[in-house]
Amino acid sequence: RVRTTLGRITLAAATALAGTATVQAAPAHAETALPTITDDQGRTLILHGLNTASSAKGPTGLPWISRDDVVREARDIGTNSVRYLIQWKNVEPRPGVYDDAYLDEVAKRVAWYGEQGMHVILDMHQDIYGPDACKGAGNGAPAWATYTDGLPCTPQDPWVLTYLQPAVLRAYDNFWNNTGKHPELMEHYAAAWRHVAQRFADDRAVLGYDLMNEPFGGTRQFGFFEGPVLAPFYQRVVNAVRTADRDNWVFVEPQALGPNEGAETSLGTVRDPRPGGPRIVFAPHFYPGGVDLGGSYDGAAKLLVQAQFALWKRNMPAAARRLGAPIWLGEVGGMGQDAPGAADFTGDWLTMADDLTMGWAYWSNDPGSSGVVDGKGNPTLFAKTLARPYPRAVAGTPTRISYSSGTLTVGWKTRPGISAPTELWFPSATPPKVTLTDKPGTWRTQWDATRHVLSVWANPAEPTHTITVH
Ligand SMILES: CN(C)c1ccc(C(=O)NC[C@H]2N[C@H](CO)[C@@H](O)[C@@H]2O)cc1
Repeated sequence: RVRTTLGRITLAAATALAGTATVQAAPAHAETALPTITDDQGRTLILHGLNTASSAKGPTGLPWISRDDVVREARDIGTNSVRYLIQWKNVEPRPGVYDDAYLDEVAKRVAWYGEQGMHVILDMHQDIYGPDACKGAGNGAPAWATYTDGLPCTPQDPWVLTYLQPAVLRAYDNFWNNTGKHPELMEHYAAAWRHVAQRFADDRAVLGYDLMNEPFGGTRQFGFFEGPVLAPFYQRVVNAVRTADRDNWVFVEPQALGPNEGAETSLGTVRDPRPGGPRIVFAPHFYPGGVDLGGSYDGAAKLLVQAQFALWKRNMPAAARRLGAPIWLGEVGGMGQDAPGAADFTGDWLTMADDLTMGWAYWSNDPGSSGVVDGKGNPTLFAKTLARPYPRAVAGTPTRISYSSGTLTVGWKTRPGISAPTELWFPSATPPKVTLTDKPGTWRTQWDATRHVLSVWANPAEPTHTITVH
């Protein structure tokens, strides 16, 4: 385990140095807040959700869940969003032929989240390119788009090392047209996203599209991939999506190798052609020190992971600022509930997200030791730790989110023109006690005991607000 962890970190550190990453002085604390993801009432959304689900990587491209599971999740964990995995192999089973029956099944499950008022981010998921790159080890791409050129491949343990198998490297090199032999594959991918966007553009439950999970550049990495290949690819996909859907948000990820552990990304700017301002979100993942590969958060491993916390907190907001985009943590977690330090690690990344006023999607919503229910349907450690009070929607620009010893503190700057309230979620049905810095008599609250939501209408004449709730 330590070997894996060290291997991962060494690999990440080595690649970080090999890429454009240079260790710069931590930037001065930024004066201006990052842009935020907003709802159709102009409020900032703080998205708390689950990745649903790894089980969608299989032949059906659909996750294990039922409608009741979504009702239970909304009630017990208070999530207001979901990173919902879909598969290119199911969207486009043959070149240019789309499976609308699959998208109907996706839409049915999207509706389960919409009934709970939850926001759905559709994630075109892939790992190790696709099932046909290395004997079923991967997921994502359809067989017809998988060109390994007959190179060998043996699935590896830990699974992440399979990325380095010759057949997998070649499949990616052909997709990115690094070989110059398959310019059509990225075009197909963009057209598939246009088709998905056409289907969900008017679905009120869908907030946006996560264009590719954990991109991998094949034999091109970091500065040779993210700037010259990945950003232009994202631009092509954004342009295609915008011909079908002008308003949903588009989520773009840096490459996984390196940034997942906090290394700098050189992802270039992606422009949004929509009128009315960009709706592009920078969506990195955080997997320090092999915690999702059986690693622990104690002893020497904890020191390594804490070093990667510091790197991530510096490098990812800086990248979002450079891109002029909001930031959202698309994957974090993956640690078994019995791993040493699992509760501390969960508390620390939740605090990091709050400190950055950033939303997140936990990996993952699959029954098991790193899920929110175990294999027997019992709530795990994560069901409890993730279900903590938070602001779901803020009627302005958040300046502070912190939760400690049962007290939630939220600060925000008034954003003119918002009449909808700031909404705070609590795990308990008991109405919380509230103090607000606004002048008494100029603000009001309402408690929804069914949804466990406190709505706060602050005084729009006051420029800033801080609420304390417990
Ligand atoms: C070498 N490369 C390209 C690489 C390394 C490590 C991961 C990874 O652990 N990812 C973390 C989690 N993300 C996926 C789903 O997106 C999960 O299966 C992983 O646990 C990915 C790629």
